[in-house]
Amino acid sequence: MAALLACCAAAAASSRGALGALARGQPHVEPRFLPAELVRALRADCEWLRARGHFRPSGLSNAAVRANAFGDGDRLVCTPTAALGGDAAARAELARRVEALRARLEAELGRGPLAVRELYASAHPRGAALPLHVDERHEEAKGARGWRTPTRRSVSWLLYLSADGWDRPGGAGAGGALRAYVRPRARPHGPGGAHAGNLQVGWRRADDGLLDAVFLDCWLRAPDVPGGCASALYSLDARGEPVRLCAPFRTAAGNAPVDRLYERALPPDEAVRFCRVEPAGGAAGLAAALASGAVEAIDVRPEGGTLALFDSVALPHEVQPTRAGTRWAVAGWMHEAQQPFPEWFGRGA
Ligand SMILES: O=C(O)CCC(=O)C(=O)O
Ligand SMILES: [Fe+2]
Repeated sequence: MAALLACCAAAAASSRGALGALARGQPHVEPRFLPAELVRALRADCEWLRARGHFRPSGLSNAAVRANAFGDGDRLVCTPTAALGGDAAARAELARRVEALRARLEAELGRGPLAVRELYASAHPRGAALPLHVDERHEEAKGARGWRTPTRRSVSWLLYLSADGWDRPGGAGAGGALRAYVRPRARPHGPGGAHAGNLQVGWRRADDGLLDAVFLDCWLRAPDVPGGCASALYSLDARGEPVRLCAPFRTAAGNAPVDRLYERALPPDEAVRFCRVEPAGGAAGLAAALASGAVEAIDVRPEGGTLALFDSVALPHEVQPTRAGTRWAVAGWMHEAQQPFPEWFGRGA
């Protein structure tokens, strides 16, 4: 019981910390979130499932990011269900702890209701890696399918299940860091990856040099525009009031914001202040952003028991190749409701 109380106290502190980190587009990391015995039991359960062929090669499960490329060295994933057999007690204990995390995040972040969805286990054999991606995107950036789902990813969570001594000589393995690309000049205490249901698509450099989140509102009533609605980019002022950054514009045919759509919509003095959530220009663009200090890489070591949390919309990340051993993790997403269509939509002008 003492151990349980200590764990709960640590977790409560973690979600206060998570609030600050997530709101700045940064990961929150808590070592020893899971007790060692549970890490061992869950890892053994994963090994048992893998030995029975239940882990399959896979990329990311979110179709919104299917454009990412996955190679032969891809990780293996498995959704552990009761039907597969295995350690029901360890999974039930995990489920209790994830549910407690969900409830605390909901309370501390003021988001929600949040729901635990898409729980999966992953095995990264030597050489497996995951390329740069974000876990969730604005509905409008997903094409026609974007608005069809009732919920979206809100908070990404990972619990690492590696055996002892990861990254240490003679330890269970090495490499496989979760590398998060953060904006060190993001203004503290921002609202995170969504405001009033509108998802973040970028950042705006303010006069004081700090970055404010930029959101895309696709539901501006515009009776004179085909379809009856238009979009605009906005950020928030010091009082949290929306400040529109451009004139209303139409998103492209098929609803997919195409190359430079946001940049074109912004007047020139705003376009130069704007950058997208994912650094532009591929590997070279990312290298330049890192060199200039605009972007910073934070590595999370996948040590057994460590919890990593981040805003699913705001944080580009990747997984470095595993250099030795097998990197084990269990992960998933806290979902929140996708913003509803406005009541006037589809009723004519
Ligand atoms: O395994 C990890 O550390 C990250 C996995 C990930 O980014 C994902 O599943 O979207
Ligand atoms: Fe991810």
